[in-house]
Amino acid sequence: MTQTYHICLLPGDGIGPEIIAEGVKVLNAVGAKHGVAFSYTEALIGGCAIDAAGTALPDETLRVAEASDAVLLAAVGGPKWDTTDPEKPRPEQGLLGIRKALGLYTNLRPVQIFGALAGASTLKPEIVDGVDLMIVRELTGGLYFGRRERFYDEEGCGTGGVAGQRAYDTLEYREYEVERIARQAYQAARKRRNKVTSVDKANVLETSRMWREIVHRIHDEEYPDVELEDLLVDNTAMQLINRPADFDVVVTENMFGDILSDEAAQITGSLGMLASASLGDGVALYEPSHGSAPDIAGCGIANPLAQILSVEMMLRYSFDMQGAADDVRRAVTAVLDEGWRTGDIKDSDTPADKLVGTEQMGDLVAAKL
Ligand SMILES: NC(=O)C1=CN([C@@H]2O[C@H](COP(=O)(O)OP(=O)(O)OC[C@H]3O[C@@H](n4cnc5c(N)ncnc54)[C@H](O)[C@@H]3O)[C@@H](O)[C@H]2O)C=CC1
Ligand SMILES: CC(C)CC(=O)C(=O)O
Ligand SMILES: [Mg+2]
Repeated sequence: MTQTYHICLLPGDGIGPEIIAEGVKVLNAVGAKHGVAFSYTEALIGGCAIDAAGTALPDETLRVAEASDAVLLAAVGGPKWDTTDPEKPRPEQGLLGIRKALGLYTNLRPVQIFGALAGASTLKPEIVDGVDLMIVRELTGGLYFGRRERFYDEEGCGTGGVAGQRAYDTLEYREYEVERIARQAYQAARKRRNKVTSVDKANVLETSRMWREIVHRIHDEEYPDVELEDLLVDNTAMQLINRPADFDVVVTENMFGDILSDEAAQITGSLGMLASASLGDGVALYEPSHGSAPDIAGCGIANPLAQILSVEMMLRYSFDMQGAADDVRRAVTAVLDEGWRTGDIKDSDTPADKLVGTEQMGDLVAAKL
């Protein structure tokens, strides 16, 4: 009997529906080749869910996700739902909510250069040559989930009486949260080049000092064979541009990882190339690292490769289909080697007849499977 996996599809907003269609196309093509079927249930998340149900993460969406074998998400958000009013729902709450509800504390963001794209990077080819790093981002703690408040301070406490608005977000981590993400990083490193760079701001933040202590303890007790270095986050931002090929595994807290991964994506040529896997102890979720790109939504020009490479990660991490995952990667590599480009990864040498849209890029990859 054919093995069937049930996928929860969350297209979301902006370019989301356009790129997820190409992810599904590739999943179906690779499944057919490997004798596996995929069935899909689509659900709402983000701005479209706010419009339809008044909340960015309807209960039904969570129910479908929890009942699936894996979740494929595209992106959420857009100007339609942008608001600074804390009382109004925001699309991003849907994404944060599903990560938390599914316990997806590890976000893997592989940053690899496809040889054919060396010229598409904004860095010099000799700097990007050989870049192959993995950002291991803590995904369910820190600032994005801490207590926050905004209020009017009549008394102007602590200011000598200057009344006005006050707001705070809190950055908090617990020991077990740092322990488990550190283990994920060391385990990833052992399968790669055996080196971990732990990124923090321990010269300023208490959470970072605790982070550093725990990362070192787990290293000394459980993974002494892995090379470990600490790097402050501001220096890391600079070194990623200066010597990106030196990094192997980079482990860091939620917001630092969010910011550094967008920066690292640009090394590969475009944010449209950066896939990710969000993993916990149950159902996993696969999502491009980029957002809903409202500036190009509906134009049919978005790069679907981050979504397609997220499908590759799904095959690897959720279904242990290494051969199928390798096939997807080979197909993407072959299409790029033939010179096909979406607008975000073209360079001055790209001929006009090699410039393709979202759907055509998906067709080209699927045709190689
Ligand atoms: N995982 C998610 O769902 C995320 C959602 N967002 C949301 O997305 C919305 C837009 O945020 P931005 O800051 O503009 O970030 P963004 O990642 O959507 O776009 C940044 C830039 O990269 C380009 N870009 C992104 N993905 C691309 C692709 N696949 N192909 C070609 N170009 C691509 C966009 O056109 C834009 O110029 C906001 O509402 C934001 O909150 C942002 C980041 C992550
Ligand atoms: C929209 C945010 C909640 C998330 C984000 O930017 C990301 O995960 O990269
Ligand atoms: Mg981000």
